Amino acid sequence: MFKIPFLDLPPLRSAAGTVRLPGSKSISNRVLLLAGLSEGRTVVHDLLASDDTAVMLDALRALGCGVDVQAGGPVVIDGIGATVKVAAAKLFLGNAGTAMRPLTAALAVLAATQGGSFEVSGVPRMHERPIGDLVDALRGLGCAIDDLGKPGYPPLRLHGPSKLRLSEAVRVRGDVSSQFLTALLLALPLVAEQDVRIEVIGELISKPYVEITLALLARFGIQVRREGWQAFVIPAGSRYRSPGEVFVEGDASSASYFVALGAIAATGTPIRIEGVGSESLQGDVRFAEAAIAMGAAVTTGPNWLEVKRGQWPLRGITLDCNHIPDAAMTLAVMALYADSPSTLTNIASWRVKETDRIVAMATELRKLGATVEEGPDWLRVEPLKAWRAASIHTYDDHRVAMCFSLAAFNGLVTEAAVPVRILEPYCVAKTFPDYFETLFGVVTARSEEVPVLTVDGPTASGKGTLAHELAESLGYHVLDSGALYRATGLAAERAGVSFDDGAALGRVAAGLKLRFTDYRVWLGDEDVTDALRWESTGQLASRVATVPEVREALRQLQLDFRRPPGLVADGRDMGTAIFPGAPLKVFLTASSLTRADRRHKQLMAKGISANIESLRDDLEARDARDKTRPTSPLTPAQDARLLDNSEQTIEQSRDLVLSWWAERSPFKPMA
Ligand SMILES: O=C(O)C1=C[C@@H](OP(=O)(O)O)[C@@H](O)[C@H](O)C1
Ligand SMILES: C=C(OP(=O)(O)O)C(=O)O
Repeated sequence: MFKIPFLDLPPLRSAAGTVRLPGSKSISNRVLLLAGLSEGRTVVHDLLASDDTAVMLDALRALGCGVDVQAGGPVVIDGIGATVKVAAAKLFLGNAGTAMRPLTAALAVLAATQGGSFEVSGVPRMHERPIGDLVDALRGLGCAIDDLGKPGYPPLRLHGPSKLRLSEAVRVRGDVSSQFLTALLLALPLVAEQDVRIEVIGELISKPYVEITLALLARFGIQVRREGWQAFVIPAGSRYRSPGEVFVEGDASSASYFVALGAIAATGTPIRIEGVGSESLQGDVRFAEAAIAMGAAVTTGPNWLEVKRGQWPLRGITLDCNHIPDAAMTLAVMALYADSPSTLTNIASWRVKETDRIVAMATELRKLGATVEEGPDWLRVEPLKAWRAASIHTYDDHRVAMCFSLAAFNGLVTEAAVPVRILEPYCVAKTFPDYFETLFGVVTARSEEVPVLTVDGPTASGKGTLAHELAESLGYHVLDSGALYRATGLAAERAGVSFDDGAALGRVAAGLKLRFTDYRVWLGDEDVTDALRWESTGQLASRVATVPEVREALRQLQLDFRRPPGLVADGRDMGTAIFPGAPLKVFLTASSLTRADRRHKQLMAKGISANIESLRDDLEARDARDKTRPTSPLTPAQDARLLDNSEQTIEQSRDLVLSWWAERSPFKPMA
């Protein structure tokens, strides 16, 4: 996940490849609650790991359920059955509607029948998201609920015992959120000694989510009888029975970004999306129909979708989006690439979600230059030709962040392609923590449009540390070019390649599977960080570095590191030879005394004794050699900015370079 204040997306040009979706949020949180309320054990495979499921897991733990989250494996839940195990708890439910609404109902009826006191709260926005219709329905049933803040909104206290009037129908409004009906459907089996009837007042919205609820209730042994969308009856004697094992399908709302991606940018090979398909439980798979109406070419299997560009530009559409409220946001960004305006209707619920999504979408689309009209429950977006580089506010709304990433393809409809800045990109953690990493795995950009920041300088100047700090701040990849020579030497020796065979060494260099992450270097699946620093590896490196085939192969490899969203390249000739067009080149130096002192401390930390004076002499001799060597002498690029960090902390150097980077950015400073 990108835990940084902003993420700049360079102009993106094409997409191809396979995406494996994270688990469905709606299914994950329902399954967790149902498993928690069942007796016995449920093994949940492919559960979504995100903020919304984390708060549900925490709540289950606090209520006395057994929760075993196995790294990379299933999540095992030991349920409490319909029995209150912990009589008082305070549950923080973040901004997860799928936790807040169902837990409110379940704890209200459990407290009523068995006693207890439970408080539910969330982030400030959750305290602005309505829950009054559900509270009214529960109070009508006889539950005791205190408003701890503004009436009609969380936080709430649910307490008991109190007498439930189960012989009367429980009446609930369905036109603000379907989650209120879902919450009652999930809670009332806990107290159904007799048939319990739920009646829906007003037109129910977001109906497919109630279908998910009914299907999962059936999996846990509850057969709800229904009269269309008007009334639902939980049969007397209903009791949760764990199916033992549940597989969570991929998230269909998360799929929408990749369906759109295919429609916009997959001109050759399709984007293959694994985890949802024609047999999905989730209504949001019908987003594919909307995408087809806009021109996408979609093929489906039971558990996958493949999407390519069909008609281009896309076709504008007018669509009632009530059945796909979440995925419909993606259509608003696709509309920028259409041949005529698009109108999304019946989306009033957008106003009470993670943010007022009608306002958010209209505001941010306009920042890109789009003409947008908005009404109480609709949005009209015109195609965009003259795009502006915009900083997109995300309002702590994962879907705003994800759907605006698609704006980075503007270069497909305009000559003057612009980058897109996504503010607070980490808000995707609500449902898709690795969204941007997944996106970068299937998109390509023109190399020259991917930003590169070079950091060159002499040995022990701290350029490796600075490069990592910069890369971390910007969410960019990092290239430690020195490590490439060392890794080539290491790999060649391990493969038993003769150091006299230039062609073979070149092949080793060309085939290196090297990655730099979190200050570690990986060769294939092996962490070679320490091995690269061995003295013996250094000697191998200096031997391969003189081989022309190796230099050529590594040149290509270094260029290949220039991938979205951007690159910080550290070395000796990054700004002069490898990336001469880089928009910012830093030449980092420090006095020989400072560098000798740093090296001394490093060696001491490793328990190796050394003498500062002789270290300094060595460094000065090496500087002289580096500057005068015939191939790639160490000199600053003409347009490099010089930075002597002798008197600076690493944070100071980092912030200074970031301020230089900001000067050349097309984005205005953050407000
Ligand atoms: O029940 C669910 O899992 C959901 C229902 C929908 O909410 P509304 O019914 O409030 O539209 C949807 O927007 C939300 O993301 C998940
Ligand atoms: C509306 C959403 O979430 P919630 O489950 O919190 O309602 C959403 O994920 O788009």
